[in-house]
Amino acid sequence: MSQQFWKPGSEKPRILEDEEGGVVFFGPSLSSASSSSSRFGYASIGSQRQRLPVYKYRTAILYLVETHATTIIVGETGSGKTTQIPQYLKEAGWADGGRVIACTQPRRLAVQTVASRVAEEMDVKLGEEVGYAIRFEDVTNPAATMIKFLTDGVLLREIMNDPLLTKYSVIMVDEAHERSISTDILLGLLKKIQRRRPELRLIISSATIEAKSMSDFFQTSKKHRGPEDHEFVPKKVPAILSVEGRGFNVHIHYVVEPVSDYVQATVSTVLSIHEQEPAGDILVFLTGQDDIDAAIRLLTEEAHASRKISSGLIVLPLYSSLPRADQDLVFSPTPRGKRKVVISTNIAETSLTLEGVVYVVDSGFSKQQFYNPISDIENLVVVPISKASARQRAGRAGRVRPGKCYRLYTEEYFVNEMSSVGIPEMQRSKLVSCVIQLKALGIDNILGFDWPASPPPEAMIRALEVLYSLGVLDDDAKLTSPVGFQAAEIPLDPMISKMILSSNQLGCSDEIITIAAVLSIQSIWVSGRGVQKELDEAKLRFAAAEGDHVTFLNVYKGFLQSGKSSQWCHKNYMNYQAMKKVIEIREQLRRTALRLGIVLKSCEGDMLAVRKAVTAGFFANASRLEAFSHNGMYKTVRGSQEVYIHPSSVLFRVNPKWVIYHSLVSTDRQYMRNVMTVDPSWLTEAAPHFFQRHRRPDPIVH
Ligand SMILES: Nc1ncnc2c1ncn2[C@@H]1O[C@H](COP(=O)(O)OP(=O)(O)OP(=O)(O)O)[C@@H](O)[C@H]1O
Repeated sequence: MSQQFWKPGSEKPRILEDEEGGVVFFGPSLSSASSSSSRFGYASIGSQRQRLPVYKYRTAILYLVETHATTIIVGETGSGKTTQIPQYLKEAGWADGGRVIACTQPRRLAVQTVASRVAEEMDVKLGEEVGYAIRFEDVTNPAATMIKFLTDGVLLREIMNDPLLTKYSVIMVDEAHERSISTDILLGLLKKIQRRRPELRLIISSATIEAKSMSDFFQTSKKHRGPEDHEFVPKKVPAILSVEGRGFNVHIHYVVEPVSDYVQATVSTVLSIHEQEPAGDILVFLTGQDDIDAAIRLLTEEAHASRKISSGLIVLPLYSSLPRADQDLVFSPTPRGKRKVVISTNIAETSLTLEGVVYVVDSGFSKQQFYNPISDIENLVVVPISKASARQRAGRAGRVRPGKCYRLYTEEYFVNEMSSVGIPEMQRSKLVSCVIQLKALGIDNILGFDWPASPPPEAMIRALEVLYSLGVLDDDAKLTSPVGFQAAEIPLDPMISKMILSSNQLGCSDEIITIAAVLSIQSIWVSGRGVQKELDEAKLRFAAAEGDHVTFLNVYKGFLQSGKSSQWCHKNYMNYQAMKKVIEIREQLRRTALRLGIVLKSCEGDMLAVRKAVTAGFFANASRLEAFSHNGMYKTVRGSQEVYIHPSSVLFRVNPKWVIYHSLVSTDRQYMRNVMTVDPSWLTEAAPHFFQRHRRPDPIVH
């Protein structure tokens, strides 16, 4: 590594929440751990478990859980919280008598990988004593599962059927620092449940959580119902335990000067590591699929240009919309003499162990959703990460042997400018899905709910308004029957759920679930960089005058007719991975629809039915072309915002008078993505109240 480019961090041991930064070693310098690293790979799983820092705290953890209703555990990344604590609890009898120990994670991938690891450590078959549940996938055996890993979203859904979560004896909310909306709702509900079930134990754990504020949250109680019929009352004041130490050192390196292009800097860093550093896989953190695709292209080109290095590299992407089989590749062993480079979004930031990873390259950025309730616009923007994220990212190295982390920002920036923690998702998101879930859980006074961080009231009001206009809530803000209850059952954005429910009446559910599946992924086309003309020509082959939604149906049909061929995708500038994912999601949606009594029915080419079903869900995203607009300017019906059709849409430059869109993205302007033409009379038909309060569309325009 060139010393002009890289600077090692100032040398001092890392301590918990070390605000001055300067991180070099995470935890005390454990020379014994480092020196034993070569033997680590050959040690039995039992002795590996005993070597983890959390092992020394086993008795303390069990004592605190026994005596306190809530225990907050802060321990370094890799100290063994996620994989070990559920096992300690099981060994201590918390899963006896048919009870279950739950451990939640914010991300699906983490749930699956941690569950497999724990099953391996316990030498049991995954899905039996140790199981997992993620959206659309339940790998548990109700008669046998003692330890269950699940996303916090899935646990929330379980509360709908079992409001007191009676089967669980202990619930561990892991990676609580991420503060996803689901984690926040879960924390508020668990606090409520605890009042009714004093025997329930909670563990809140993370490497980077603010333990004091979490403890304050669990300590302050609005009302307390006494647990008179229980002999032993656990302490209500949460216990805080700090697990010191970690297995292996991670050396942090910073850039000397800020970098101007983090994708290019990532590629150069990966190539330098590959040329100059000993064996070991590399994990790179970028922001999203577009960045990742660009980095992979650059890396492949540059590695090929320098032929001596290209042979040893295996470059793999990792993001949530990647099909399962391709995500699994990331976990497969690296062939001898090769080096794997995994280029990921923050999906790999927490809880994941990629065994071969020795080097981490951290771009310092991630993509986050930001919602403005005044304009009602939600944007996915690239933002600098927090120190908590930076530490989690560095923690992906050094899990099974010492590692290095290359941060593409300066040490000065890390210490003085990077914020300590991120903004909770609840405070920067659209809350439509959150509100419908709370309503389904019987929480009527949403503003008065005990939140770890209150959501902005404007965002709540906006959400209530949308749900009311979708016919999901009634005048008393209660779920309607059957639409409201059914929409709450579908684990998707309520606008999509409403579209699916309407398609049942309109006889086009088969087409609509295809559209819903395509809308769930970022893009089915390859990124246009460098191939824009060819991409536009390919799109024209499928383009429908009605817009993108009907175009998706043409694409899907073509893909099926090709026998789901990758060559066909390549020829048509379509992203093969994305198309495989569409098939996967579509199948999951088909099963969900069936559960709700929706049997798939095709409208056999009647696109009017399809468009009316889309309108039934997305009427609130209607826009009208401004009269005399020469540059394609539209105004949204809801907020009179200036918006334009995104260049990726087949309706770009066509500019029909009335359109509805799926989402907005903001670059130099606000662009509507996935756009469809509508007849304005369908809008008032779909939501008369909504258009009375907003802008009444013109009479029918053909
Ligand atoms: N799939 C795996 N393969 C090999 N080793 C693993 C695997 N999963 C976990 N380990 C080992 O167990 C250690 C502890 O992992 P665990 O996930 O329990 O830590 P943690 O404290 O929860 O970390 P984090 O906060 O980063 O999730 C890892 O550092 C690694 O040594």
